Amino acid sequence: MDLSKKIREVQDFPKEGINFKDITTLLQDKDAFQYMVNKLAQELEDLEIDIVVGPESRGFLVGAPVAYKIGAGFVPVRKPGKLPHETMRYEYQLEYGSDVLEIHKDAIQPGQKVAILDDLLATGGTVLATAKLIEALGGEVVSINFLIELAFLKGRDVLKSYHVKTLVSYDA
Ligand SMILES: O=P(O)(O)OC[C@H]1O[C@H](OP(=O)(O)OP(=O)(O)O)[C@H](O)[C@@H]1O
Ligand SMILES: Nc1ncnc2[nH]cnc12
Repeated sequence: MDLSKKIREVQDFPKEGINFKDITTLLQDKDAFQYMVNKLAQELEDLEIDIVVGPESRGFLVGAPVAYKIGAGFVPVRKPGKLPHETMRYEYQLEYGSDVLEIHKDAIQPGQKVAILDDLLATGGTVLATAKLIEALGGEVVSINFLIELAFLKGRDVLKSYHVKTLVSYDA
């Protein structure tokens, strides 16, 4: 199946100049959703993943079903102030200003094998911050998998020390 045909492109959302990749059209299509989950799960076969981590919020939509499929646990990484128990936080720089992500301190045990799943790789900042949180807790990031890669933003360069795979890549 060509998953790129299931992803809607919305021009100038959320601001002018952005060509937004809308995955709701893929998720609402039962065959495409199942195909995407199976494909992402296949890429994690044989890696003995203990935990799938998904960053808020679209990472939940992709990560949780893949975790279920491969028999792993699921851990959310959230925007600040959303997780109720003790958290570890990581602040990272955006083009203007900074952003923060948090994880529960007891979500990952030292030595656990972790895969990060998200819908889309743009600059790579979100997933790099996610990887840093996992590593700070002693987890090993063995794979980072996305549905979509915006290759022209070169997020892969930021993630060059990790094993990164994507299903659909856009060159512009
Ligand atoms: O590679 P990056 O430049 O970090 O960008 C990619 C991230 O941006 C989007 O999430 P967003 O922060 O828009 O949140 P959402 O999933 O709640 O819409 C997307 O789901 C990725 O997580
Ligand atoms: N072009 C884009 N489409 C959807 N989500 C995004 N997150 C960052 N850039 C995006």
